Formats: sequence, structure tokens, C-alpha cells
Amino acid sequence: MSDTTATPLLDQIARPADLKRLSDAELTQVARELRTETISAVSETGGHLGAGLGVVELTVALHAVFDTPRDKIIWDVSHQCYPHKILTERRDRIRSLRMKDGLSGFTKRSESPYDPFGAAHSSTSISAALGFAVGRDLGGVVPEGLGDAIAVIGDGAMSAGMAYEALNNAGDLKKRLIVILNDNEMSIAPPVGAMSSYLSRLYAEAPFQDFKAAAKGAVSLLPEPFREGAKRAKDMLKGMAVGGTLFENLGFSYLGPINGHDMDQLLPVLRTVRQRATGPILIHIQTQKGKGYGPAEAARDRGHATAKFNVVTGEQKKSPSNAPSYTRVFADSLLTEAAADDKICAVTAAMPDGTGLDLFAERYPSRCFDVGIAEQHGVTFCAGLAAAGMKPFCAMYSTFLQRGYDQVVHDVAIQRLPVRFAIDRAGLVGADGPTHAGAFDVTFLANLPGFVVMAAADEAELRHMVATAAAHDEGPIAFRYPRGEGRGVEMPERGTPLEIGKGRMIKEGSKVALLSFGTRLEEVEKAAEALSAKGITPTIADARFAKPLDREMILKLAEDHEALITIEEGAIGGFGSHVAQLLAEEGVFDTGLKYRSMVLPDIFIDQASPADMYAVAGMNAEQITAKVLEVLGIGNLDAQRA
Ligand SMILES: Cc1ncc(C[n+]2csc(CCOP(=O)(O)OP(=O)(O)O)c2C)c(N)n1
Ligand SMILES: CC(=O)[C@@H](O)[C@H](O)COP(=O)(O)O
Ligand SMILES: [Mg+2]
Repeated sequence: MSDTTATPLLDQIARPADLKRLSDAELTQVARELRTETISAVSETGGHLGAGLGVVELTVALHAVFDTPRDKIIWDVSHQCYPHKILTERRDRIRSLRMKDGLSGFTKRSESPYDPFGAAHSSTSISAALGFAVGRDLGGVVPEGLGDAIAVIGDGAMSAGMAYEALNNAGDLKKRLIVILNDNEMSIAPPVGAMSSYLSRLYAEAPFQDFKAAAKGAVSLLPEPFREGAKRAKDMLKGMAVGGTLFENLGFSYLGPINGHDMDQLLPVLRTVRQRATGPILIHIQTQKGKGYGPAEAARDRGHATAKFNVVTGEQKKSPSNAPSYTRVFADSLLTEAAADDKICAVTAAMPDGTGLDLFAERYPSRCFDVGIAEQHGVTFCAGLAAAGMKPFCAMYSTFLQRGYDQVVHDVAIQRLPVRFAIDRAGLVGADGPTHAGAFDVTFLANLPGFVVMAAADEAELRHMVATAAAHDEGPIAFRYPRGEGRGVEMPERGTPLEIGKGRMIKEGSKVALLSFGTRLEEVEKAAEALSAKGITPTIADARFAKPLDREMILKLAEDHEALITIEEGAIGGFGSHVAQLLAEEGVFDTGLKYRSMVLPDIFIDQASPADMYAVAGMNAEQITAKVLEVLGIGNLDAQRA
């Protein structure tokens, strides 16, 4: 890991253009230093380490060979973009990664012209790159100019249908387009599926090609490119190709597999492709996730995501936890339900650890399915399972469920199939920022006829909701819960199914009712304490259900109080809108009720700690307190400013 030169070459690289004057040996040295810098930075920030370490050489080679930002490098998911950020004028801020007011952990168009396309959800890169390629050929105009379009996509991301939709279209359009398949034989978890096996077979049947000699020959052709060059280069590329049948059949030239850590292979191959490629070409490189950092290489997830850590020992600095995570409570509760009902099965889309289904897979391997990064398929697969008399739990992060929305509507809701949606990472998630915020699920589910939509206020409630979902055979049902730890409340041994559409009273008060949906209840209770010091004792209720609403409870709260305020960690159009609709329909506003709905504001909130993000959203205890005072017309400027 240590560099041998006294003056690091990396210090001389402010931008990719500075790489152009370096020899291949010096570029290899830059790659070594870039790896060290990446490890050092992530040790201070935490974040996605393993994927970036796997593409250090590729990052240097791409920026050395291509002309960025005119040429567009589109990193799929973009969790591997930290080395790219270091080389593209952001090294001075790299230690602010994923922090409030710092660099995003993903590519972001507003952050840099070197980030032509933002990402964080997977498998979008080929489509976007094709858009750039076609835009270029149609005379599109952007400030940096339009050159080559290069998608870098991982083997995990290649499990998603969208990647094939793009290949299918690109192979047909025949535009010059470069796709680099970065195959490290890892997703977050070990990769799954037949496509993953197919890619592995490409290695097994044709181990690394030695492109050095061929590529050197190609480079020697470059001074006279137009004599007979195009044809000869085409022949050369074709001759170099092995395997790749699927990609070739889709209309791509296929190059590979290549050792993606060997600069002596990468540089000449990329130079040749840059000079010679005419249509779509796929370069298949093999890399190692976590490459060059022992603790990452040895980790089960190859250092996919890490807390801050000690560089020497690799030890992570995790904050001690007082309560189990919501994810763990979901997983344990599901195991309990599944022990009593052999029809219960579970589906994850490439997030077995993140959703806690790794535990389910261990206990009930035949009833647990990792479908890969394939949320659309995952949802419809669950619909099929439900139609076949099973009780599927579709466990997905709120943000990733977005990708399966038509399937939720068309395959699940319209057919009233009893798919159970366990929606993790609901609300604001922190360091991953707006791409991963679980902001929209209540809005896009509670409007669907026949859907039951619940939100857990604490971990005991989550346990009851798992039991409720297990028992609910009448149609689709969803329950949402946030990232992180619970409140540390007493846990029932097993959940008790809740009465559908019934909320619960937490505390009777007067004048103002605070109706919470989800885990903001804790902040509501803190606000109530602060208000009691001012002589105000709000009523507090937990709605539990956004659909069906507890009409009786809500109308009673409206009748008994001067003001009613709903609070939820979701976007406009969710629980509060349904309550407003009810109140409007019942003519309650005509009686003079003061109604307010506290929801996530109509903006995408940048990464910060969840508490800071909720402060921006105006949904912490101080802001709830201020809202109550404002609604009741009691001046408290300090609180309102908070
Ligand atoms: C639509 C979607 N689903 C799930 C994820 C979560 N996720 C982020 S990275 C990743 C694995 C990607 O594997 P691969 O493309 O091979 O990249 P690697 O980390 O191996 O470099 C997953 C599942 C996501 N970002 N987007
Ligand atoms: C890049 C990506 O999408 C995942 O790695 C995500 O960052 C995981 O989030 P959690 O840490 O909440 O599981
Ligand atoms: Mg991978």
C-alpha cells in the first residue's frame, strides 16, 4: 500500500488533463497513490469503499485515454466514483464525502461537469450513455461538448432488466457507444442468477486474453489511421474477441475478458477502442472488489460499505447500539411467523443483508429468494407466488420499490393479490442522501384501491405489523419502517395482528391533537413535553394506518380539538392528504377546525445525518412545538426560529 516515490505524482494531478503527459509507468504509479488516497479518505468519512478500490486502475486509464468532461463516463450506481472524484478537481473536498454540505457519495450533475449523469440506483448507465451517444449524433449541444459515451456497469447491475433493454436498443441503433462491464463477481452479496453464471463461464472457457501484444500492434497502426486502418482495426478487434456470444448477438463487439488491474492491458485496449471503434462495443474486465486493502478483500462484502475505520487494523468505528435495528426486528418477527406458517416465503432484490432476509435464507433456504437487482421482477414474482396460494413478503427498501411501481399497480393491486410489502429505509436515510430517501411510498401506495398501508411507530409496533401482514389474506398490505435502531421499547415475544384501519390513542389532552404516522411519534412526544412546560397538553395519537384510515378516531379528534396536526416522514400526498380528504368530505373544515399536515417538503434534501435532514424538513421536536404554537396563535419566536 505504501508509495515509493518521495513526491506523490497524485499531487500533480488537479484534473484529468494532467494525466495526459504521464508515461504508462507513471500512470500505474498514480493508480497506486489513488488507491492509498481513497482508503485514507474513506477511513475518515465511511462509505462505499470496495467498489471504488476495484476500479482504481480503470478510473486512471479512462481519464488518461479519454477526453473528459467532453467524453462522458457514466458510472453505474456510482458508488465506485470516489477515485473518479479525486481525479476530477474534488480531491480537496474528498474528506467531506457523504457529510452535510460535503460531496455526495454518488455522481451528481450539479456537483461537477465530470459527472455527466447522476446515479445511485443501479443499471441506468447504458441507457443514459446511449442517450448521450444519440444526442451527440443528432447535434445536441452542452457546454463541455459531446464526445464518447462510456458506461461502466458492474456484474451485479447487469442482473437488472433495464440493462438489457438498453443493450437491445443500442445493438439496434449501432451508434458508437462503449460499455465497460466491470465484473468482480460480487454484488453487495455474492451475485445470483443465471447471467452471473454465464459471465463466469466466459472466464472459465477463455481465461484472460493477453492483449498486450495485439494492442501494441494496434497502437503501431495509429499514425496512418485512414489508409486501411478502419478495416484492419475492425479485424483486429474481432480477432481479439472471444466468447461474448450474447453481447455479440445483441449487436455489440465484445472484447475480453481483460485483467482490469493491469494498466499494461487497460491502456492499450482503451486507446485502440478510442481510435477504432465504430459501433457499440462491450469491454469485459475482471476486477476484484476491495482490491489492494486487506481488510476489504477479506470482508464478506469486500468492503462494499464501511463505517469510519482505522487504516492499519481495519477496525470500524461503529457507534454502540442500545436497541435492535428495525431491520433486525422485522427479520426476527418474520422468522417467528414463518415457523408457524409454511406458506410464508420471502423475496429480496439483491439486498439480503440490508433487509435482514439473510437470516430467513439461513433458516428457510427453500422459501427465500434473492432475485438480483430486479425489483420489477421481484414484485411480479411475489404476485405469482400469492396467486399460487403462498404468502410472500416482498422485502425492499422504499427507494428501490419505486422501480417496481407498475408491477405493484398492475400485477398486485388490480388483482387484489395478498403480497406483503415490508418497506425498509422509510423516511430520510442520512449519508446516502436524496437518491435513497424513502419519501414516496405512502403516496404511491395509499392511493391504490384495496391496499392496506401501515407505518410502525416503534419496534414493538413493527412486530405487530409483521403479524398483521402475515394474517392478512384479503389483498395487498404494506408496512414501513426506517433505517437504524428502534427506541428500545419492551418487545412482545410474538406480534398480535392489529385490527385493520384502527389507530391507537397515546395520550389524551386538549386543544390540539397531534396525529402521528410512523416513527416521528418519538419527536411528537418530545414536543408534547416541551409544550406541557408552557401549559399546553396536546392529545397524541398513533394512526398506524394511512389506508384504510381510522375515520372514527380522526373525526373524533377533529371534533374534540381546536386544531389537528398530522406528522409523517413522507412526501406530500401521503397520510396527511388522505386525512385532509376525509375532513373535507365530512365538512369538518366548515366547523372551523385548524388543520395542518407536517410532511417532507417539496424538495430533494441533500445528505446529512438523519436528524439534520429532518431539521431541514422541519420535522424535529422543536419544529413540531413551533407548529403547535403557531396554529394555536401563541407567539414563540424562539421556537419558530428553531
Ligand atoms: C435499483 C437498485 N437496487 C438495489 C440497489 C442496491 N445496490 C447498490 S450497489 C449494489 C450491487 C451492485 O453490484 P455491481 O453492479 O456488481 O457493483 P460492485 O459493487 O460489485 O462494483 C446494489 C444491489 C441499487 N443501488 N439500485
Ligand atoms: C449503493 C447502495 O445503494 C447501497 O449500498 C446502499 O447505500 C445501502 O444502504 P444501507 O446502508 O441503508 O443498507
Ligand atoms: Mg460487482
